[in-house]
Amino acid sequence: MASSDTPFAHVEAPGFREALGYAGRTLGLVWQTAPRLTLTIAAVTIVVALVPALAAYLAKLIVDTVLAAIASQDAADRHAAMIWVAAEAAVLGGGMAARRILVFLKRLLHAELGFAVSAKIFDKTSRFDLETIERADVQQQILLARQHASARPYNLANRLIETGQHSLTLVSLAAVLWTFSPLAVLIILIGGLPLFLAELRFSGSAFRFYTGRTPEMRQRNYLESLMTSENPAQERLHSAATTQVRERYNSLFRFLFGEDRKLHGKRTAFGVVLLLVSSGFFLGGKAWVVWATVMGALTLGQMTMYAAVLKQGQNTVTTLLATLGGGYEDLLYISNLYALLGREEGQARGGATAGPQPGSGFRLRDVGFVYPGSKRAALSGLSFDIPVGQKLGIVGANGSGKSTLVKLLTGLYLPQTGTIALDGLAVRDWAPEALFARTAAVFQPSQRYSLTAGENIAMGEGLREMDRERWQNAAEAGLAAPVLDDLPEGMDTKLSKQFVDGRELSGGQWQRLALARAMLRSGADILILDEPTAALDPAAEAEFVARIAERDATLIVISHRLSTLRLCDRILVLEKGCIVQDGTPGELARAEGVYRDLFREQSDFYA
Ligand SMILES: Nc1ncnc2c1ncn2[C@@H]1O[C@H](COP(=O)(O)OP(=O)(O)OP(=O)(O)O)[C@@H](O)[C@H]1O
Repeated sequence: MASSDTPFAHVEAPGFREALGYAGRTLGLVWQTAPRLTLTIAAVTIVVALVPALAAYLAKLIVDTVLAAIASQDAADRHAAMIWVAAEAAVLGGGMAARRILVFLKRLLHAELGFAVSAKIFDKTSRFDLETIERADVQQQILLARQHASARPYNLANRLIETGQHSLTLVSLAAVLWTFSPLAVLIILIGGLPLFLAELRFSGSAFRFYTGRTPEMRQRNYLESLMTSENPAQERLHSAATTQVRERYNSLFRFLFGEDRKLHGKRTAFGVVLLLVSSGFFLGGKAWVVWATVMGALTLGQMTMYAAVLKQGQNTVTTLLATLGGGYEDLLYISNLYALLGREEGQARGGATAGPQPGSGFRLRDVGFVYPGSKRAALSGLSFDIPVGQKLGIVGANGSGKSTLVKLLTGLYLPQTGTIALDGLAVRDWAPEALFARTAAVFQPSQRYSLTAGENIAMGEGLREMDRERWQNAAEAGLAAPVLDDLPEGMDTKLSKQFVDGRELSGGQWQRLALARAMLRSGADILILDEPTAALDPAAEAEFVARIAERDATLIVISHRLSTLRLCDRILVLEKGCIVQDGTPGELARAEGVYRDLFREQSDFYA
């Protein structure tokens, strides 16, 4: 399986300054998120850091006083030895307690930081415009940032805290070892370097592996959900399809697993060899200390202390350098997070809440639109007006650009060429909220929220508004009242099988809720409906059409069913992104063209 070209191919290892910048920003984020917790962690860390050197020194005092007590047979020396034992027990016990408390505090910090980073990601993605968030590279960047949202910034912060802790331990141990020989300090420092270099080398390739394979991982995750979710129930009946999906999943899994194993195998082999090298340094140091004691240069107490300090020192240097090396990998992920947070949110929008010619409706001039990455224009050269109060129907074959056109009218996309103006002001100059307040829309496919039935309607305006009477009115207008009546807890019934006590609805019932959601926006004077009746039964369709016809709003409705469009006073026919017919339903039914063919096909069908 070939590795795909990914948007992360360009994620370069940050330079030293950049890395420091990210580390600083992450620490700043930690401080902002939980200042008191951070201070407490810092204080407990200092306590934990000083324990090893203190314990080694107390071990020396114990051995020295025990030897003195044996030599003097003095009760005071015997007591002194026991006091040092008690002191050592207190230090070790206190150290252990502090370490446990530190784990708990860090767990709290992890949760708080995860929440803060997720909030930043949600804030950012909610500001992306539709064109930006639909891009595959943006989706992948978001996925990666979300997957590592809580872990990486916390890991880095934790590594920085641990780096401080290990550095303090190392300085205190080095101060003790210095009294033996400065060369011994050098031995433990050099002994840890090989492992550090290995860590640095592999963290870069681990990042490239995990980010480089993201499309494959996404596909694997998708196939997993395909095999376990209830949605593709019909396809499940065909065992061949299930088997083939399974086979594809298996081969993806084996590929990803194989790559993962290769990477970690190499990492482990390098680690083992370099660990042996670093142990060699430590053993050399220990042999030197033992030799000095045998030669009478050190007391037994000093030998015990220096041996313990050497061991602790080697461990600390190894851990410290591994911590720093692993931090580099975290930084790579964090650079992706900050790249996402710094990404442009979309094209600039204005802040106007009204146009200079109120009541003039939509005016489109030479509008063209090409989807990012597409070679073909979805729309081109569209010029027409939609006067206020007009009931406009749009028809055309699949892929002719109908949905794209209504997304442009609502400002979800902005045209690349030409202009769309509402009330004499370009759509891009309107404040998005003001445009939203003017328009109520049902898009295709309509959204199915795994919330309660009432909340499915309320989502038309957001969940904050809890006006159940308005929800009920909207349900009546959108033909969803019978759906609510049939549910065991009415509006409060949870929808979707994701809930143990949730109910599933039929396609038509979901569509009625989507219509009710649009009807909730009674203040909107432009109603945009993309295939509003596709899933409705004929009686419901007729009732909906009659109700919509009564509404005093500009109506733009897309439908393949001409029966739905009978309320329209004007029809636009699109073909390959261009307008090929424009007229009243009567005119178009008489003129030769796409509309008349459609009209005949549909009336022949019912004849
Ligand atoms: N999000 C998208 N990204 C890229 N291309 C898209 C996207 N949505 C639609 N297209 C392409 O734009 C063209 C117009 O699609 P559009 O959805 O507007 O057609 P439509 O007339 O509404 O079709 P249908 O009747 O099937 O709903 C099609 O060629 C389609 O492949």
